[in-house]
Amino acid sequence: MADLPGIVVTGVSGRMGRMLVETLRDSAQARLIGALERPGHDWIGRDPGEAMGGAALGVTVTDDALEAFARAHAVIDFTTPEATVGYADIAAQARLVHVIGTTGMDEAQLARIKAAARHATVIRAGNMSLGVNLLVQLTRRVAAALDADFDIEIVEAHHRHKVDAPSGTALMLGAAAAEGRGAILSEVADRARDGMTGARERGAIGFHALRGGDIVGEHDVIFAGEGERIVLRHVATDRAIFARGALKAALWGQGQGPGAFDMVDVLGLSGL
Ligand SMILES: NC(=O)C1=CN([C@@H]2O[C@H](COP(=O)(O)OP(=O)(O)OC[C@H]3O[C@@H](n4cnc5c(N)ncnc54)[C@H](OP(=O)(O)O)[C@@H]3O)[C@@H](O)[C@H]2O)C=CC1
Ligand SMILES: O=C(O)C1=N[C@H](C(=O)O)C[C@H](O)C1
Repeated sequence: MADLPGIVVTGVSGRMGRMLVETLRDSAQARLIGALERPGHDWIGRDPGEAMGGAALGVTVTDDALEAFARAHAVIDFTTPEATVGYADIAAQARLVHVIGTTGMDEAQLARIKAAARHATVIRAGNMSLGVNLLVQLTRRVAAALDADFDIEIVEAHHRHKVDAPSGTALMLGAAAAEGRGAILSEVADRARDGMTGARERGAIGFHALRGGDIVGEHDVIFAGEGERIVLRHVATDRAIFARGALKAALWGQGQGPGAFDMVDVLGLSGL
């Protein structure tokens, strides 16, 4: 057990943090050796297992990332953009594997992550599930096979607590669709329609975000043509798919060396 790779989970009290604690508790391939929360959080000083209402796991929640990372093989991070860029700097100092699931990062924050990947093994994806990463590959291929007579619209739905839109997954799907068409997403994305918008622009890729209840995550890529429509869909019903993917990435990253990777690398999907 002590030989298994030691993982630190950030944002441990969050929806994904808790899911990761459960996944690691049941894993025969890795062990939870540290848990982080923001300074002042009421879980600090507590065992995350007990804080979740279960058995103690022998770990104490802390806000000291330097100390926790120094003991770890990998950090799995589903928090906020601000927290993630701070962790990326520390993971780079510690030459760690940093698995990043956090979404909603701006260009400056992405540049900080890219810089950290000169020293850390950064594996970042807006969605860690096998199904979505496969859907991304399919989206690129379908977009490449069709011309702009087919309008591409991406519709996503998430729980009422989600703070960023479009979702990281929707942006991955949009980037793949644009790439399939030989376009650049930032030049063709249409992210907010309201009022007298005028007719749809040929070649645009539209984004639509629904928020409500406890929806885990649903994504449709719609190719709408004259007289026919193709819909590629992924429906997540359990956050465990993201936690399992993140753990797979943390294990895959061991021994890889520094660099910026994604789940296509981890899952070996690049040939599709
Ligand atoms: N890539 C993927 O496959 C997936 C990505 N996500 C993304 O992961 C992120 C988190 O999602 P989710 O778990 O639902 O969100 P939650 O809000 O439930 O969890 C985020 C956690 O991070 C904590 N946090 C905030 N700031 C810090 C900090 N400075 N240091 C440590 N912890 C901090 C929060 O604490 P507090 O609440 O007290 O502020 C909270 O516990 C989002 O960006 C989401 O889009 C989610 C699912 C899958
Ligand atoms: O916030 C979430 O919950 C999710 N976020 C990711 C995203 O932004 O796409 C992945 C998943 O859809 C759940």
